[in-house]
Amino acid sequence: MNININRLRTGPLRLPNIILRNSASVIASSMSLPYQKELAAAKKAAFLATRLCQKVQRSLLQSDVQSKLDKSPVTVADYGSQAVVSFVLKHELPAEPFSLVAEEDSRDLQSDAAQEILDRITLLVNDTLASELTSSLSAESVLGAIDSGRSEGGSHGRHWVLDPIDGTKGFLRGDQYAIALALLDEGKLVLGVLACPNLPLAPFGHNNQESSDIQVGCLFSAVIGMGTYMQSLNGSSPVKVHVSAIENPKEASFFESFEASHSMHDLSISIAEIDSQAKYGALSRGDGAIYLRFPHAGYREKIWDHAAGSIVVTEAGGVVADAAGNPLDFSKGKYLELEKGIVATNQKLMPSLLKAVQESIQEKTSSL
Ligand SMILES: Nc1ncnc2c1ncn2[C@@H]1O[C@H](COP(=O)(O)OS(=O)(=O)O)[C@@H](OP(=O)(O)O)[C@H]1O
Ligand SMILES: [Mg+2]
Ligand SMILES: [Mg+2]
Ligand SMILES: [Mg+2]
Repeated sequence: MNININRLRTGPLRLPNIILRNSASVIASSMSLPYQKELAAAKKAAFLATRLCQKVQRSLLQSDVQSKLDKSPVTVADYGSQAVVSFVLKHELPAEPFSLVAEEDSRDLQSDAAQEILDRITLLVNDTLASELTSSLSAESVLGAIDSGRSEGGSHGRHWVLDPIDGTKGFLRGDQYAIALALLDEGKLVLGVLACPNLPLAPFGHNNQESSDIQVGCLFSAVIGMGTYMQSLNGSSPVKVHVSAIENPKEASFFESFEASHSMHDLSISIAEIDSQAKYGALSRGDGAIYLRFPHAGYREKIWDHAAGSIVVTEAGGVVADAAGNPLDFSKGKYLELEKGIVATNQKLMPSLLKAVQESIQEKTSSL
C-alpha cells in the first residue's frame, strides 16, 4: 500500500462559532478539571492562527505570479501565526505570568527592508483578530507579540511552547502543516493542541483519499491524564482517539517525514510521508502504528517540533521515546537532548521496535 497524503486537496476553513464563543472564562467556571481554561485558550489561539494560515495558503495557491520559491508567504504566515497565538493566550489568561518558547523572533523584521512585509503581517493579524480587538494593533505591538516568544523555557514555572507553522515546506506546496502549541508546567508536558488544517478527518488508508469532496481540518487536543480528543476545525464535538492496537510488528505501518533529509530512510519502511507534526496526530488516532524520526548526525531537535505532538500521542495511549527508550525531556530549554532519534508507537510494539532500532544503529555503527 503506498499512500501519498501530500496529493490531497486543501479545503476551505469555516471557523466554528461555538469555539470562538467558548471563551476561556466561560469554560473555566463550568469545570474544575485541570488546565481547562488553558485548554480553551490554546484551542482558541490555534483556531485563529489556523484561519490566518489558511488565508495565506489560499492566496499562495491561487496566485499565478507568486513563485513557489518565494519564501515570503510562509514568512508572513509564520510570524502572523505566532503573533496571533501570543496575543490570544495573553488576552485569555491575563492573570497568569506569560512565558512562550516559540520558533520565530522579530530580528529579521526590524530593518527598513522588512517594512513592507511587516505591514502585510500587521494587516493580516488585525484582520484575523478583528472580532477580538477594540482597536487595531500597531506594527510595534505585533513585533512585541512575536517577541513574547523569546523565553528559554526550562524546568521551573509554566512555559507555552509554539511552532506557529510546523512543516513550512508542506505549507508552501499546499500540503500538510500544523500549528503546534503545548504547555509545560514545572518541566512536564501537561497540555497540547495540534491544528492540522489539511489533514483528512477520515483515517487515511481509506479509499476516498483522492476524492474531491474529502473533508479536511483536524484539531487534536490533550491534557495530562485526560486522554486525547480530535474534532473538526469546522466545529464538530471532540471525540476521544486512541493509538493503533496492533501488536504484531509485521502488520505495523510507519510514518516518516516528507523531507528525505530529515530522516535516515533505511531505518524504516514508510506507508505515508507527511510534513509536520500531523504525523503525531495521525498516529494518535491509529492511522499508522509507528513514527520514526532519525535526523542526520549533528541535527539538534527543538522542543516546539515535538511538544504538542508528543502529548497528543502519549495521552492517546502511545509512547514517545528516544532510541535508548528514554522519555523525551522538554525541561532543558529550547533543545531536546536525545539519544539518536525519536520513536513513537503503542505500548505493545515499543519494546520490539526499540530492539530493532538499536540493532539497526549498532549495525550501522559497526559498518562504518
Ligand atoms: N535537517 C533536518 N533534520 C531534521 N529536522 C529538520 C531539519 N531541518 C529542519 N528540520 C525541522 O523539521 C521540521 C519539519 O519536520 P518534518 O519532519 O515534518 O519535515 S517536513 O515537513 O517533512 O519537511 C521543521 O519545522 P518547521 O521549520 O517548523 O517547518 C524543522 O524544525
Ligand atoms: Mg517545526
Ligand atoms: Mg515552524
Ligand atoms: Mg522553521
